[in-house]
Amino acid sequence: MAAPLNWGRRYVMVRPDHFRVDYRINPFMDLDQQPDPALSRAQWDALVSAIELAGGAVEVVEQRSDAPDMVYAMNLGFVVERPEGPLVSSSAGHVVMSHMRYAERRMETSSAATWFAGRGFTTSHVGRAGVGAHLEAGDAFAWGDGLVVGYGPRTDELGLKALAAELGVRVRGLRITHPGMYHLDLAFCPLDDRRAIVCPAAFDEESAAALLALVPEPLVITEEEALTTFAANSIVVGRTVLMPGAPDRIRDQLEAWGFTVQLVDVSQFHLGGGSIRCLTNPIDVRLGRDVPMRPGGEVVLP
Ligand SMILES: NC(=[NH2+])NCCC[C@H](N)C(=O)O
Repeated sequence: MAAPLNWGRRYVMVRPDHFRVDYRINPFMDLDQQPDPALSRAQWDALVSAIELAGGAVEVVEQRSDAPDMVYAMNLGFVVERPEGPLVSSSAGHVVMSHMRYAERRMETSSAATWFAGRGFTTSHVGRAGVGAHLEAGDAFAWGDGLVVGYGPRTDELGLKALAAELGVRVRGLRITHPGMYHLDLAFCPLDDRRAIVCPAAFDEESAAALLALVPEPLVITEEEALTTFAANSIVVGRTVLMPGAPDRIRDQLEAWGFTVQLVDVSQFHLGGGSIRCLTNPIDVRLGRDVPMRPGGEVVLP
């Protein structure tokens, strides 16, 4: 029997007050295709409502005017609630702040760190003052006996080690090779403790096989499904899967597993190369119950 995920009800999101496409750091971004501010805001509001309707809650962070990609809140940092590892524990939890690959996004994390600290989270940084390993939280998920973390386009292999050490957990690294699926959350979406959406085309052969071996019942999607519908960039709130798009085949499988599929149009945000998961950062991820914690952690590569 599959058990529901023990996280995914509380999210941080960044209201799109300054959402633009100012530069091109992924294949979706095109400076000639600018989002419409009113429509972006309406789609974002509808996503917040859909999360709340499904039983979730959203906390809102202000967007910096100089950080047009800050709306993709998933990348601000990897948040764990009540860590029990080598970290100083705090009531709210701990955030390993991202160290973004591209300078265009690096200012986002300092504002986000201030916000998290103000809410009672402890924060730490992988890499120091603009040097050191890159880590982007859109590459990291709690899964199984630790984390699965994509590396390659954004997160460095060295970043896996830093994250494992910060949290004292096992990190299973997956090498992403597809330029269009530059974060793990574009190719992988945990649904419950046995099932996940997986797009093997994002990875090299060993990593694709390793990920499929970690998921007892994968919902395998094609490269085309991942890139055109952003189907893997979905979130699960209770038994509701909030999806930007769902080909019939994917919807049928999710419904057969007992999920309710709720489509939410966030197409304005596809112009920046992100969708529902990218816009939402779960702050209720719990490690330490089923996950063995150890000082220094451990990295496992395929
Ligand atoms: N979690 C995600 N996949 N976020 C998408 C981020 C999009 C953003 N324009 C970037 O390239 O960084």
